[in-house]
Amino acid sequence: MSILESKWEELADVKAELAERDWFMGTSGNLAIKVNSDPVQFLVTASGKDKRKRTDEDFLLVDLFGRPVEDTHLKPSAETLLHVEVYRKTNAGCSLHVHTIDNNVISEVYGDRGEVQFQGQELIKAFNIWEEDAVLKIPIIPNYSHIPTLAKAFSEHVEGDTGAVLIRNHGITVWGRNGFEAKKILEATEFLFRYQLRLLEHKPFQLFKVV
Ligand SMILES: CSC[C@@H](O)[C@@H](O)C(=O)COP(=O)(O)O
Ligand SMILES: [Zn+2]
Repeated sequence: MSILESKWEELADVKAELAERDWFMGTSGNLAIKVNSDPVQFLVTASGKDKRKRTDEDFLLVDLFGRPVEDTHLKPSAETLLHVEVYRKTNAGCSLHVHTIDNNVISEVYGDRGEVQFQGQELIKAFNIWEEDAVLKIPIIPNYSHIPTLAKAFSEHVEGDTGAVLIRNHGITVWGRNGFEAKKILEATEFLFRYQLRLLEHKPFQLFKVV
């Protein structure tokens, strides 16, 4: 199996698992996986598709400008430029973007602060943070409709080979060294968001707690 084929399968498997969680409502979401490093080329989901389906036209190969590498009738994801920033600035191998109700609600509740913080939560370790008192900060950026502007705001928070950025009332983009790690981070953030929203139902004053 070629590298392209094995990366295609890796991304298709991640996509199937996220679809099982129903994280691609209304054709939302896009996924990418790096195939080559020199020059950088990555597979990205084709725009506007139902990502719950597994087809031969799910992904296309693009370059570090987000342009298709080969002739194709497929259009790269509208948010390809965000994935470009991940591969331009880090050694990450996979980046994932999903819209969930809970990541949208968290982004709105904490949006004015520009970030949401977590401390004392076991699942922070999914980000390779092991200190007991460590604080995980997830930035929240405005949902600029002009994608180059959105990509620029996103890029300011892209550092290191793992990470996550919330886009207000839109969704989350995460990245990791490979499909497994990116999915782990995506699941961990969703856990933390659900936990925080449930906690606020029981302890509304927690909203004002500054870590
Ligand atoms: C159909 S609403 C979602 C889109 O506007 C966008 O945010 C999204 O996540 C999917 O766009 P796509 O171009 O299919 O990658
Ligand atoms: Zn989106």
